[in-house]
Amino acid sequence: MEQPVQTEMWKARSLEELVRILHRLFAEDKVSVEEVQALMESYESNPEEWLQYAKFDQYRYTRNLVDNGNGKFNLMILCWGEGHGSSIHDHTDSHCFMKILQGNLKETLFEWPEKKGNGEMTKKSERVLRENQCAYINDSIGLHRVENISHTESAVSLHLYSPPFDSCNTFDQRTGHKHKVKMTFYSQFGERTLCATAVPQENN
Ligand SMILES: N[C@@H](CS(=O)O)C(=O)O
Ligand SMILES: [Fe+2]
Repeated sequence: MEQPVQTEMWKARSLEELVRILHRLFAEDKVSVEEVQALMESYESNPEEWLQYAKFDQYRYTRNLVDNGNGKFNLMILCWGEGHGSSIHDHTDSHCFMKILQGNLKETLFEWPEKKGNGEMTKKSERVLRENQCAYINDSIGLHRVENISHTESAVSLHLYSPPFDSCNTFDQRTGHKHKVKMTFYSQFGERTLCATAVPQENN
């Protein structure tokens, strides 16, 4: 008979404490997806703690780096204005945790297109994620699109990616064609990222 696995239950009482516990968990050889998800869910969003990272743009969602997890993970805050959404994208073979800090986000899951990608992509499911909920996705689960469908409220989410990555593929819903994009930070540790070059900044 297998022994029941005893998973420790953590409760993060602040964003600072959440970051501290995440560092501890990711310092181990093995990290449990369920444990990280439960830990992130246990944090009750307190805007006072994350407002310094929440920088919005008028035209598209922003990615704001909070912590680089000692090279093991990236923790970031994404700010979604009314009607802002991502394209359909993958997660570059990383684990992706997404917790809602404010508002609601709609997540639509898609199947990977056939090799050539030549037709409408298949929608698998959709759901609305609500405040304090934490979702999880990786490439074996599929692709997703995330949207703030509200016309009156902005949304803020906390994302953890492990290992960290800075590019992913986006997909055209009608053809399944993919396109590699580089991802950038709008701010890092609360400071607006200055972009020295005239290279246009892309989100996925
Ligand atoms: N994975 C996306 C956000 S989301 O749509 O899950 C990003 O990191 O920009
Ligand atoms: Fe994503």
